[in-house]
Amino acid sequence: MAREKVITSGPGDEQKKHDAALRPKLLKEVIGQRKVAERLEIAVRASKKLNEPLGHILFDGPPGLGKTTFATVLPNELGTSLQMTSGPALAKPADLLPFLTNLEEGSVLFIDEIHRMPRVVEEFIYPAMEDFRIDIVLGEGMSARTISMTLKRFTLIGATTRSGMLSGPMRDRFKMHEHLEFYSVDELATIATVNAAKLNTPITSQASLELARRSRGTPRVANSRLHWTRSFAAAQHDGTITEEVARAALDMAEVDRDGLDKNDRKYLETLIDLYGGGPTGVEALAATINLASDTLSDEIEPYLLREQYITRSPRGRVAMPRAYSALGKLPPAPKPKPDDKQGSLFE
Ligand SMILES: Nc1ncnc2c1ncn2[C@@H]1O[C@H](COP(=O)(O)OP(=O)(O)OP(=O)(O)O)[C@@H](O)[C@H]1O
Repeated sequence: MAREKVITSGPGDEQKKHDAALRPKLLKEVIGQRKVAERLEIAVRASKKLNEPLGHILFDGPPGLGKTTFATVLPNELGTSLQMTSGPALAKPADLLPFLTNLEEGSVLFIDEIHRMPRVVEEFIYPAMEDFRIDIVLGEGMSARTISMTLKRFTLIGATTRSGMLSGPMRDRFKMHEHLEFYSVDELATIATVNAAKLNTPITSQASLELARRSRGTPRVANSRLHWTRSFAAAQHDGTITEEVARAALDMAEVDRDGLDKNDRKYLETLIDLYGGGPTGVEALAATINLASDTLSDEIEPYLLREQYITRSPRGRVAMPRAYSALGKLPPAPKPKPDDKQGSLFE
């Protein structure tokens, strides 16, 4: 049976449309990630002053934290154009050619999920990144010859949820590596307030905080909770999102008070009820929940790990006391240590 690979914060088509509408256009509109934004501001200023393209940048971090947002904001700041593609769409070097030949001086090429690019494409892109040149092989066998083509100077922006899967040579060719972290409740509340205004929806500050507390530290999740709450407020109330309306809407969506959703709870229930709290491997968990293991490790686990619902040991995932209390269960009593005298034969 094919395993489902959708979940918590992965964007569907509808969500992508909403994301694009709510996306900040300039660095000063980006909320949170201040250190990253400050470094990028300097890089942009330097690029303009030196009249050089921005150095290649790699963004990594869990989905929905703003990698695409930064990639779209930077060309706006530089006043240049942007082309977007993704690792899985680039099966062979020829798939990359149209993007490289369409480059303008100083423009940006964004490759999402860059860790999924096959090695042969990766190797093809190295000279483009280093010397703004590509080598194209024409013909086959004995008559094959290589021609070198010069490209416009450009900036490659890569985004990955798995920087560990990128090869060393690929990683080294990026001048800047920026890791995006989960957002604080206050930052997410600001995002909810700003985005509600963009959607012409009145929202109270308490309601923004409630949405923020229940958004798994992730702006994309905050946006989708906001959209649902907005629909709920319009259908069931007068359209204003108050704290009470936000609570009722999120309860109805089965998002609990800590922001965990159905899939988070299914994960924790499986780990605790079926695997005795672990340790257990991600593959076993994925097979039981019937989700792809990538979905678990890229989308569900980073937040559960950060919030200490689970921990990772060499033997697999282990449920922490917080996971038990989130499900209203008692954590198991600690096992007696081997040198514990209690019940010993020598007593
Ligand atoms: N720092 C931010 N400030 C304001 N809004 C943000 C910020 N980061 C993300 N968002 C909002 O969250 C949405 C999702 O972010 P984005 O698509 O950039 O995430 P991502 O990390 O690229 O995710 P993925 O890798 O899954 O594509 C954006 O459309 C935007 O509305």
